[in-house]
Amino acid sequence: MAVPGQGDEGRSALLMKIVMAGESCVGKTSIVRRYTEPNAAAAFSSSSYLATIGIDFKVKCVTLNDKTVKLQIWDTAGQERFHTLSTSYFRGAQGFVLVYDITNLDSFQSVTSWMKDIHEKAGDEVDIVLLGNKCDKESERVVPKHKGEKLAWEHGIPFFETSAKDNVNIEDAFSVLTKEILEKVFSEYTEYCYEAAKS
Ligand SMILES: Nc1nc2c(ncn2[C@@H]2O[C@H](COP(=O)(O)OP(=O)(O)OP(=O)(O)O)[C@@H](O)[C@H]2O)c(=O)[nH]1
Repeated sequence: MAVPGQGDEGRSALLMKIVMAGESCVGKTSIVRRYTEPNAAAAFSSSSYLATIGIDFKVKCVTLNDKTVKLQIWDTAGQERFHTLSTSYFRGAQGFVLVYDITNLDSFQSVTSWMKDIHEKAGDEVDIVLLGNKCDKESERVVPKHKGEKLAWEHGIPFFETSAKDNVNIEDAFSVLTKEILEKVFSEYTEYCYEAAKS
């Protein structure tokens, strides 16, 4: 990640690498599109599902605490045959959006395994937010909200139930994640300056 810039923030915007993780069909691509594309509402379709092949990324610039932050959001493929490729993009990421589908028990049960992959590839200090997506499909729910909350609590990470379809909590989830990353960057930077001043 770029060191927090002084002066011209336009040129020295912080770059954050965020990776989407989770089983196939949980809604990773839909969440990224909802967050990064202004016309995602028009583009959203529950009927047509196109699996991500390999990897894709989108860029979004946001302002956090008066700093310009450039988010590079990597959308991985959840299908098993792409697992090695997808997890190879975990390295060097500052944050992860780990998604399951509240109507799919397997996707929830695989969260712990995804968490393990993330920590193995990106380290223990990385920031993660857990999302239970498709909360608009209440009648098909098989994962109670309290189970998602408990799992997130056990791992010490924030949790949201989201709907890419109805635009529920998508903005908030990215906002919480990027603020946590930013706080970490600045505390490390302050520590670095302190150590440099001492020597
Ligand atoms: N009802 C509802 N459907 C959703 C929601 N999010 C995604 N979907 C649908 O779920 C299907 C899979 O969505 P994707 O975003 O392609 O899932 P993915 O996790 O990127 O899948 P892979 O590329 O295979 O890893 C599509 O038909 C979407 O329209 C949601 O919040 N609510």
